Amino acid sequence: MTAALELRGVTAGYDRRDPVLRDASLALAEGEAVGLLGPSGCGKSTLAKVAALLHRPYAGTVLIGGEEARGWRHRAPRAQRTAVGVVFQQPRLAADPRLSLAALVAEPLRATGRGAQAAARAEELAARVGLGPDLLARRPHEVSDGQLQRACVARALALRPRVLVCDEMTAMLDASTTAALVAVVEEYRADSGAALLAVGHDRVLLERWCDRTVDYATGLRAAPDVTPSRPAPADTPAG
Ligand SMILES: Nc1ncnc2c1ncn2[C@@H]1O[C@H](COP(=O)(O)OP(=O)(O)OP(=O)(O)O)[C@@H](O)[C@H]1O
Repeated sequence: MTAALELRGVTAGYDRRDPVLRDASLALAEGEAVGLLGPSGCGKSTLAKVAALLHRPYAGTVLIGGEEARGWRHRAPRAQRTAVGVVFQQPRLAADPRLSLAALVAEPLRATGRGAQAAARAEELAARVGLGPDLLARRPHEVSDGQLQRACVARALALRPRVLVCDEMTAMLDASTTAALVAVVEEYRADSGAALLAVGHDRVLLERWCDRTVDYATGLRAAPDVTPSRPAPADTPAG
């Protein structure tokens, strides 16, 4: 069966001589929720960025819906880039402080030529995550972390991704906002059949939320039937 998202033999990091991820493999079936657990600093966010096509690995392959990634960041083909939605731990780093929350949620729609539907769809998404019109009119510095993270989740769902990567999505949030955002993600997955990669160190949360959990230190090995990775061309810079 084709995996919704697959990393095959990925080596990645910030120094080619001392990579963070070494020959890491992980596959998510269509609709599957996988929790990736590991201690702080081990490389979970690096793996999440590679999976979301935001960080180019030194070696190995990322496949989205069975198709090999053909670029990274803005050079990724739009269909691949938009197939993966991502939510980061710190909404203030991920949100443009000049935009209203409404514009923030609508940003991916405008950026992909769906501007005509943007306002109505942003409102619908905002309602889904529990943000009313008064909050949508505010800018990031005028809302709480939890309210801003709700907007970031709505933004990640705007293009109906087939895979959602949540990198410590709830690490800064209280229990009730955590429960509300997990419920939003689960409702979206139930509607859409999307797969989820939830990254974090809260084992209790991820075991309750996900179909299975993978330990970063021991669980990123290739399945026996997975084709060995091919190294990326040596002369292409990482980043
Ligand atoms: N942009 C960067 N440049 C250089 N080194 C980095 C960069 N980002 C992360 N690192 C380093 O890579 C290693 C893995 O970091 P990463 O953020 O992937 O870990 P993590 O498991 O997500 O940690 P946490 O749970 O604390 O968020 C760390 O040693 C970190 O200092």
